[in-house]
Amino acid sequence: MKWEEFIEACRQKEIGCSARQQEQFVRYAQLLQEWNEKMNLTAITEWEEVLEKHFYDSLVPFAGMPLNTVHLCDVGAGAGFPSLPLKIMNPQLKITILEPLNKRVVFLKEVCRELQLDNVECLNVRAEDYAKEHRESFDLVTARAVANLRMLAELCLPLVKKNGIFVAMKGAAGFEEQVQAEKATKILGAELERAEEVHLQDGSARVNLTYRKVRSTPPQYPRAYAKIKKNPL
Ligand SMILES: C[S@@+](CC[C@H](N)C(=O)[O-])C[C@H]1O[C@@H](n2cnc3c(N)ncnc32)[C@H](O)[C@@H]1O
Repeated sequence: MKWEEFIEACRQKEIGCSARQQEQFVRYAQLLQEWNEKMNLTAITEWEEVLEKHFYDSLVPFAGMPLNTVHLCDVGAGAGFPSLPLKIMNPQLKITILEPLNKRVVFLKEVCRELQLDNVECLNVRAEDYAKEHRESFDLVTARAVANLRMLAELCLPLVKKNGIFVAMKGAAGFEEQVQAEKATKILGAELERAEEVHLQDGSARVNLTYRKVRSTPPQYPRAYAKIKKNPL
């Protein structure tokens, strides 16, 4: 996706991009390329691919969602997706990132410093451990490409406030995963609100699943990671 196509695709989704935001995206892509030479952050570093598969892909599921007064938790953000593009576009957004790989946390802090993104907390912790002290604390929890939905639901839904939202950003198998995770999401207190398929320019599909937390998550969840993995809900 070329730069003009990115701006136009965002405009079609009613996402405006100011000169300052454009500068921030350019610097973010440069940092991604520079740091990726020293550490494994992402397989996608070519500019036009970064624009489409990281930046645009991060923004699309949240188009039209009012985010400025929201506290978002991004589980397994890796190099910052989807939360940092969302922060660039919504400067008032408050973010907590949970990422178990410390070298990625160091990178995320550097991006926030360079781009002057405030109110972003980058924590070197696993979601299931963090949830012990911070249950039902977030208006919105996001996760892109982190785990199969049956496991992911148990990692993410305990963190969502009652009436809050969980957005699982999945690949082409998203609808299948959604069906397989129906029991899990119900037990954990969520109802599917929206399932949307998006096609990128190379034809690859993305499936974004939006859940609403309608009941509190029972206190026994999340279990330890080994149990979640061995016996997913
Ligand atoms: C494939 S990467 C995806 C990164 C980013 N979300 C993206 O879409 O580019 C998966 C990330 O999830 C993190 N992760 C795995 N298990 C996790 C857990 N239990 N809690 C939080 N993060 C986790 C990994 O460290 C890794 O950075």
